[in-house]
Amino acid sequence: MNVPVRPPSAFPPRKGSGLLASFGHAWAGLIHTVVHQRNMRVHLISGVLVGLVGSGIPLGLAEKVTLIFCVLLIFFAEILNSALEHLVDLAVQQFDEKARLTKDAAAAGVLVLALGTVVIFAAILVHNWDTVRTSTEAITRQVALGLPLTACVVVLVLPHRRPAVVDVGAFLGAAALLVLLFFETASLVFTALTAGLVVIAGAAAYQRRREARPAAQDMTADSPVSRNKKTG
Ligand SMILES: Nc1ncnc2c1ncn2[C@@H]1O[C@H](COP(=O)(O)OP(=O)(O)OP(=O)(O)O)[C@@H](O)[C@H]1O
Repeated sequence: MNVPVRPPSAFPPRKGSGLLASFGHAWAGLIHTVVHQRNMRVHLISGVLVGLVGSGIPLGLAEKVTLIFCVLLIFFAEILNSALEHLVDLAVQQFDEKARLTKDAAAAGVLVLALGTVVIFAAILVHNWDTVRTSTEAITRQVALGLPLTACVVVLVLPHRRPAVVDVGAFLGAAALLVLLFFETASLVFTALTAGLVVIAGAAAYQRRREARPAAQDMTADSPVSRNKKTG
């Protein structure tokens, strides 16, 4: 009997199908961008600072929505910029004027959004200046707890090699500071935004460690001998 030979698939098999798998692929794309794009790491740290300001000063609904939307929009633009860079690199391996224009235009899109966000952020602060001036206690607390939290996030996203214990300490430190900030927050949404960004920073640190693991170690771990050892 002739068994029909299927042509080789154009793409490697997906890790799964369905909603959960799609979510996993999108999450992997987000973490990959944080690990490999310096600008994305800057946006992430800026997002944490916006989250700290928003959870310290009581803002109106429109101001909250605008700030959160701006942070998410910059993330979206940077992820799209990164996707475009990969696409251009896939198609063009040498210097090409059109490749340069494509990449520069995508980068300009992110820059325009980032500048717009800074202006909106400053306008919101100026508009709420009376509240800012009278919130000395809240601001002192946000600075005292928020700056170490931001430092922990910076440690997590830094591309330099470091012992695992530093990453674990930075993540636990950020989580503990978040819990302290949670009890006095002026906005649960901004605290949730900060918490989400800390989780992303932690996942990026973990992914960076996985990528830095020597290939030989992975191969040894997955070799038939080691698998036999594990099962036997
Ligand atoms: N194939 C190419 N041909 C011509 N110019 C290129 C090419 N690849 C990159 N460039 C130029 O180099 C710049 C940086 O491109 P690169 O791929 O290194 O992205 P990047 O450093 O990650 O950029 P970004 O600063 O936006 O994150 C581009 O904006 C473009 O001006």
